[in-house]
Amino acid sequence: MFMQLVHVAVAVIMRGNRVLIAKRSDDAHQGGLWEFPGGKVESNETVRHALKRELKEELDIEVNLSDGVQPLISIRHDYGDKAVLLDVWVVSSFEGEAVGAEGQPIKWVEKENLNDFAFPEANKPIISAILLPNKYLITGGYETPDDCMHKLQHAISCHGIKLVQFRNHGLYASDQEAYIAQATGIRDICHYNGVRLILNAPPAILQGIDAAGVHLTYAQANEYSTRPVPRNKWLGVSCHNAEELSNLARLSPDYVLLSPVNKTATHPDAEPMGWEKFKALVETVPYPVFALGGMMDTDMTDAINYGAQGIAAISAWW
Ligand SMILES: Nc1nc2c([nH]c(=O)n2[C@H]2C[C@H](O)[C@@H](COP(=O)(O)OP(=O)(O)OP(=O)(O)O)O2)c(=O)[nH]1
Ligand SMILES: [Mg+2]
Repeated sequence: MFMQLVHVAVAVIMRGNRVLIAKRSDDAHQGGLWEFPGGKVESNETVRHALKRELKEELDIEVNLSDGVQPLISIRHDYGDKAVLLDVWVVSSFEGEAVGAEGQPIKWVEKENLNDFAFPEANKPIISAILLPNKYLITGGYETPDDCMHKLQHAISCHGIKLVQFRNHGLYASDQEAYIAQATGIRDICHYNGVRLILNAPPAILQGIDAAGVHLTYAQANEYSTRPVPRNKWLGVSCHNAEELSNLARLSPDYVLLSPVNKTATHPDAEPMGWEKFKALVETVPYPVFALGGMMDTDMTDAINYGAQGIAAISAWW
C-alpha cells in the first residue's frame, strides 16, 4: 500500500555541550518517547520556516534563521503505521528561554548521555550525528612510528581534530604485533587529547586495544551478515555507490565514508561524483555520511549543505 511520507522539521537545539529534548505525549504517534522538538512541515512553508514556527509553538523560542540554523542529517523511516522524513537541523541561536509550551516535559541533557533516553527508532542516527564531529582525519604516510605520532599531534593541535582513523593496512598485514604497539601509542595520544580513535582493521582488534571503534572497507564489511561490533563501539564503512550504501543496511553502521567526491591524489583514476550526486546518494541512507576525496577545510560549507556530516581527509590535515 502506498503510504505518504510525512515531512518533519526536527531541531537539535544546542547550548554548549547540552541538547534540548522533550517528551512526546502518550497519545501521540511514538507517544511517551523522548524527541527532538519539531513537527510537520505544512504545504505553504519551507522546512526552515516550519522549524521556526514549531519551536515557537512548542518551546516559545524565536529561532534566528539567518545564522543560527544548519542542516545535520535527514532520515527516512517507515514505522509501518506511518512513514516519516525527519529533516534534522542544529539550532544554535535563538531568543527566549525554552519551556514546554504545550505542557510537555523538557530536559537539557549532555550529548554523551542521550543514549540513556528512549527515543523513537528513527532517532538512532540523529544521536550518532550529534556525537560525531564534522572533521574526520585519516592518517597518511609516515617514516617512523615517532614521525606518525608527531604528525598526529600536530593535526590534533593545529586543526582541532576530534576523530581519527588510524590506517595502515600494510603494517597490519605484515606485523600485527607492531601494528598493535603503534595503535596503542596512538590511542594514548588520542585519549589524552579527548580524541576518538577508530582503527582501520578487523573488528577483533578491539579485543586487544580499547579504541572507540573500527572502520572497514566495503569488501571487508560485506563479509558479515550482521553488525560485527557491539553497539557501544563505532562501526564505519567506506562506500562508493548506491548499491554499496543500500547493502550495508543489515550491518547498521554508525557512519559511512562516501568517495570520491572530488579528484584525489591517492586515487587519481577514480571518477569523482561531485556534490549533486553525493547529495542524491546521502538522501537514500539513514546514517551520517562523511564526504571523502580531495576534501579541504574550504569544502566544509558545501559538504554540510549537500547533506554530509562533514569531511574526511588525509592531506588536508596530515
Ligand atoms: N518532532 C519529532 N518527531 C519525531 C522524532 N522522531 C520521530 O520519529 N518523529 C516522528 C513522530 C511523528 O510521527 C512525526 C512528528 O510529528 P509531530 O507529532 O511532532 O508533529 P506536530 O508537532 O506537527 O504535531 P501535531 O500538530 O500533529 O500534533 O515524526 C523527533 O525526534 N522529533
Ligand atoms: Mg511536534
